[in-house]
Amino acid sequence: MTGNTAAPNTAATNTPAPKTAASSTTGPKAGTDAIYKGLAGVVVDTTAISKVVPETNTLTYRGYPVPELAEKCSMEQVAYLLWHGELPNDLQLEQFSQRERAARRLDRSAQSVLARTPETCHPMDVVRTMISYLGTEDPDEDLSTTELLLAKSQRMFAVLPTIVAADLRRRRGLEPIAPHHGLGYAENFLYMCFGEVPDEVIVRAFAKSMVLYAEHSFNASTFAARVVTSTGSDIYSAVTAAIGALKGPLHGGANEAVMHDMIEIDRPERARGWLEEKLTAKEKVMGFGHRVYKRGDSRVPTMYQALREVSEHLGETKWLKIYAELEDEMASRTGIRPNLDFPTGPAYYLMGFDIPMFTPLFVMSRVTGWTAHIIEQTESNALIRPLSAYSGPQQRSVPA
Ligand SMILES: CC(=O)SCCNC(=O)CCNC(=O)[C@H](O)C(C)(C)COP(=O)(O)OP(=O)(O)OC[C@H]1O[C@@H](n2cnc3c(N)ncnc32)[C@H](O)[C@@H]1OP(=O)(O)O
Ligand SMILES: O=C([O-])CC(=O)C(=O)O
Repeated sequence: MTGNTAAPNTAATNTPAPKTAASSTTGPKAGTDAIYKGLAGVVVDTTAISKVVPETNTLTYRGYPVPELAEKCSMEQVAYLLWHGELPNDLQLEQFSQRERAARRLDRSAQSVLARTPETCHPMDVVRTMISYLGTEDPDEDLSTTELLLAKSQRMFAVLPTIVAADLRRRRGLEPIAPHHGLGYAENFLYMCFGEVPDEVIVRAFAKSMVLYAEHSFNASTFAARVVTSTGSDIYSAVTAAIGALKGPLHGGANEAVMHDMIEIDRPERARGWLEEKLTAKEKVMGFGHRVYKRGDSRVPTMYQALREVSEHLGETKWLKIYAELEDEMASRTGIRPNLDFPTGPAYYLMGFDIPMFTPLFVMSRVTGWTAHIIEQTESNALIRPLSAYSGPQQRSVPA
């Protein structure tokens, strides 16, 4: 199935009643005048990569339940699964890991581009710029066989941690640390950030967050990547667009906003009053709500458990208490549940990351899902180009 049908797809479950175009004379042709603002409830295409079932609170990658993957698999295994459709056997994992480790280094020209990005800009602007720059270095930029797309995907996956860690360190006035080829993906990244591999509890919690963030069907950033891919553009352009979409606070940027809010609240006993003020002012509470899940995000229990383990390990339970107060009060006042960004915000903070680095951590993981979708879109492409209902002035003449 492709997304180029004239009328909205009616295969969607829970499809909301469409709005209709304001004027039948200026609006679109009969049969095309339904408006699904924000594409809410619209099924645009099929995907074999992941399945979100809000009714049962289930999320699977290629058929595997994500909480199980987060418990039992490394990020390398999950990346392989998303790209190849199957978990790797021992030999495949060994070969995949070797290629990942070999591609971690940032070459000198890329290092100098990174160094020239202003430290005053948001770190998401740095990763966006760096992915765009990597495209300029790739002689096969415009070639899109599945084999080449997989190689480019793996390159971005391998090098993004090096970029994010170098950016984190320079903002702290520290020299970058070169990748450690003896360490796996999660350990190596934490080592490049902090100069040592932290305790096992921290490594496990971080690795789980990477698995949980990796993929989530047609979310806004993945859809942005698919739109760019659908025009026949290159993978770096598509990932650059996806990074731009993820930056927004209604999407990936929420994990940073959550931590800013928790710091503002500061004490658990202030949380309920703070929330009341937000709701009275009709402001969105960051880290709550979801376009698809209406009864809670399937990934939250796993990430909450990781947050809990990190909090108890470090003996710092203040954020956990603020979390509980907000979750409880929000549920009783609105029925709206936390999304994945709610537990990851304080978890990343406790792990020692600076708040503006939180969404780049999301990029490091989601690049696997984005590129799996870019490959899927390329293999079964249809230009993504919806219709609009015109609502401007009637046709008129330019004054003489
Ligand atoms: C990894 C991720 O990207 S997960 C999402 C991260 N984003 C956030 O946490 C930002 C905060 N949340 C939100 O803004 C929203 O819940 C979204 C954008 C994620 C989903 O929104 P939508 O599906 O478009 O639902 P919409 O925003 O229309 O909300 C429906 C109703 O619930 C309310 N609502 C939804 N989320 C929230 C929230 N976080 N705080 C307060 N009210 C909320 C809306 O105000 C709206 O109420 P109304 O019908 O009285 O106007
Ligand atoms: O699915 C969405 O709309 C947002 C989300 O949770 C994600 O991208 O992980």
